[in-house]
Amino acid sequence: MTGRIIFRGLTSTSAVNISSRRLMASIKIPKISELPSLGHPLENAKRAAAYRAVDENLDVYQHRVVGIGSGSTVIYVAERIGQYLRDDEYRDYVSKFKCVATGYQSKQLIMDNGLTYAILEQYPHIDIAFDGADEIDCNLDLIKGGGGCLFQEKLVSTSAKIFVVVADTSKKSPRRLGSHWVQGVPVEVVPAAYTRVQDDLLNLLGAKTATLRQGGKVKMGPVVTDNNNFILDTYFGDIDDPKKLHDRIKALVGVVETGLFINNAAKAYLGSPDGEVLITTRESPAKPQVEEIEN
Ligand SMILES: O=C(CO)[C@H](O)[C@H](O)COP(=O)(O)O
Repeated sequence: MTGRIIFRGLTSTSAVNISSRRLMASIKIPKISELPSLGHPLENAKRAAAYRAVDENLDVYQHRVVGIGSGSTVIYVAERIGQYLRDDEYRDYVSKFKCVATGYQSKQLIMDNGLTYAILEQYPHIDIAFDGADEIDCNLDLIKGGGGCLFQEKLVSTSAKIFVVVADTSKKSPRRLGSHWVQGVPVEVVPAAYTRVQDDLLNLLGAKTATLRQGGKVKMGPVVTDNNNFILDTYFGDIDDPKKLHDRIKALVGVVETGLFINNAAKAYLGSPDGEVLITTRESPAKPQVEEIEN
């Protein structure tokens, strides 16, 4: 599937330039079908999803600002874009990309792959963003934030014209959202407000648990996000109406953002260990840049 780069908008002159570049190309992008196994089924699945998502959605010739998300699957997105950068055929285009990060991890991924790091303040209109997810339902609504980056992830994904999710098939929700990611919906809160929000989640919104995320062995005490906030992992069981729940949580004083990503993703690529990728596309990809307000 390598090279399924979209040629939309090419003039005949640029097509000629590209074909002469192709003749000179020395470092080619590895074909997905010829990739060696990574030695671990889950990693093969993540790589298959990420590489296909990049190959089929990144328009090297038209896109300029690219959002790079967080997590272990998106590592392969950055890696694939880095491969395009090293291919003589695409280098001139990809070297002009501005890559916006969703946190420190993705900033490092961008730099490690030789891509140009940019900030959203300078590039608020993102052409395409790629990110992972913790649970994906049949409407392409998501739970995200398992890696603690939900606020910046939402900032980037809702600033993108196209938001593509990459994951392995285990992330598919078996029923409703909340049935797979039983750690709970991550809620980013201002530290001074965390006990108040915890109380509201449990007593006003009916959460079964609302646990302050801890750093564990690697960091004593609560996890502090890239925005210096805390996270409450809030379990509701199966979620009947994710949009309504998101709105209600968001209305609590002290809440910065929730890990419910509603009406945001345009496509999801879910990889299997054998290299198969399940692709789901939202039927009406209309994605609000501003959250809808219910009357
Ligand atoms: O939301 C996220 C981080 O906050 C990640 O995208 C999500 O946790 C998926 O990660 P992975 O690809 O490692 O499964």
